[in-house]
Amino acid sequence: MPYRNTPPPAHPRCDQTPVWAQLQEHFIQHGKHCNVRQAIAQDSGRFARMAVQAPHIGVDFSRNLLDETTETLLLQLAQECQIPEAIEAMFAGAQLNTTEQRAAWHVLLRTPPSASAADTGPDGDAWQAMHRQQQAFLDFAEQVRQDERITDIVNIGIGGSDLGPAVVVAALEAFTRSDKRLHFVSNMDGADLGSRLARLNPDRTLFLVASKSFGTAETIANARSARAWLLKAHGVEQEPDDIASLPAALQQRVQQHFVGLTCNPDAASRFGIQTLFPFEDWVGGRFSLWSSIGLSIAIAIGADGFRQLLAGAHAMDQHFRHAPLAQNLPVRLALLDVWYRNFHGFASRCIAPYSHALRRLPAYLQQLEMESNGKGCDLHGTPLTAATAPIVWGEAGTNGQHAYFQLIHQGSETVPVEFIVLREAGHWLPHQHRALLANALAQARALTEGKHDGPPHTHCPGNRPSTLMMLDRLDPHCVGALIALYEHRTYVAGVLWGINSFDQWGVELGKTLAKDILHRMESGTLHGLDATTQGLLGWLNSAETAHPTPTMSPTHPVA
Ligand SMILES: O=P(O)(O)OC[C@H]1O[C@](O)(CO)[C@@H](O)[C@@H]1O
Repeated sequence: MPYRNTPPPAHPRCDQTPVWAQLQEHFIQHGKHCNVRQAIAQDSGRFARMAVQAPHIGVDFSRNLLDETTETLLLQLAQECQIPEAIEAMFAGAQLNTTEQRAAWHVLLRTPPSASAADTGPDGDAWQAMHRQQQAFLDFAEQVRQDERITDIVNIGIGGSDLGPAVVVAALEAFTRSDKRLHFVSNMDGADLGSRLARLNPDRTLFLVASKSFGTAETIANARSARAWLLKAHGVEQEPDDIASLPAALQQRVQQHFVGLTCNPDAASRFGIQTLFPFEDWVGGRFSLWSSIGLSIAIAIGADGFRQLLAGAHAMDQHFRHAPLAQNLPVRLALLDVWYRNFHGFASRCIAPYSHALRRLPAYLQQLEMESNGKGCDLHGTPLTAATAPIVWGEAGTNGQHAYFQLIHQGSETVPVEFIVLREAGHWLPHQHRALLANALAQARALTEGKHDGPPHTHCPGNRPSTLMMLDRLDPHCVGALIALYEHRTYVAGVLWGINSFDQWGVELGKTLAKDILHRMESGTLHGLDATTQGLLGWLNSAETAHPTPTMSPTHPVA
């Protein structure tokens, strides 16, 4: 375990490797003329040769703009960028997040208690401490599941503290064996929290305040509003600045109805929370659903279900760590990302899960991939010349077919599509599943083949790339494997681009300016503000005077 708590060895960036020029040459001569339609028609072995199998997931690469030389050169690129060493560095707990001097060690959260020393390394302490933390929140999840007084659980969090749990809870809806209603509130817009509170009973609601930092503006604003709503139901009209000055019985109310999932237990205690499930700072926000941030998942599917989710992710971790590069699914997907982004110049990728339960996956992946890899300089702070993460977007199929697929078939942009389908339906209307699968397969085929007869407005050019992922079913194992697959792909793409995938400095500027503008709105100080923002504030003031906004403050009678 040479890297524990030390920066990993510097890896060459993709565009600084010797093979990069070969890839460029090959792209100009052959790659950009790749005709998948012909390749599939002429080579009946293409599908079998280009399919990659990982735990619970098979992926068909055959509809992509790839030929054998491209694949060989891309694999050489992975070697020259030292991907095998980068994978080991992650498992060894190296400080992959170089700007914040932290590991990105989420794989440790998935390492089972029965793991061998080779999996956990000599740092048995970190591993054992993590298991104690895990056991504590899983025990609590079981208590909540059995607590008949609680009917509703509200997860208050944003970014990774919302999207991770939300995507998994939705994905495992059919698997959920709990009568609790789960709600996810993230937005600063009070309409998000307000509309839920209007339907909830404070005495029967448990709030999970999920925030690694316990300082994120949206989460703290929503948590405070929820706390005020709870206290108002008990006669407190105006909360004191210090919650510790409330009578003990009221403090106890807050303690009974709020739980903290955080790396900053002190801030959560000051908020009035007593039930705390901490986790370590080497868990990145968008990789945190495996930690106590996933408490809502554990409440939905139970502690055993959560362990199965971890086991599914661990199976993918093992694949990532041990499969040779050519068979390594996260590596192959990341190489394809580089090929499309840096050679073909495709600016976006469409995520098309043909599964209603995976409808939150595109939103989850937007954070995972774009917050991780939407970067402009490399690990040494040098501005990049090669492009990084594409725009990731999408919608559950078949809904997307009746919206933007028109553009994908005939529009001027080429958008690689990632189809995700389930072998098993997992619901009680299986005959619709066949039709759903037929649609996904048909879209993939239509993109490849196109249509070349009839009037010109009906022509589709074809040769439009797509990848199809087939997941066995939506159970915790498979969902764990799917999410871990995307996490690792994102990391490998980041290593290839030479960037830190684990920080997000780009979001800080907006946070700082929002604080400043809010302060100006409250104080009326406009000095030093740009003219456009001043003009917009003027509009807001005049509109507010003309049409005062009604305030909404739902209360619920205490049962
Ligand atoms: O869990 P926290 O600390 O509230 O952060 C929420 C989210 O905000 C971000 O830091 C971005 O602003 C994400 O990376 C993170 O998932």
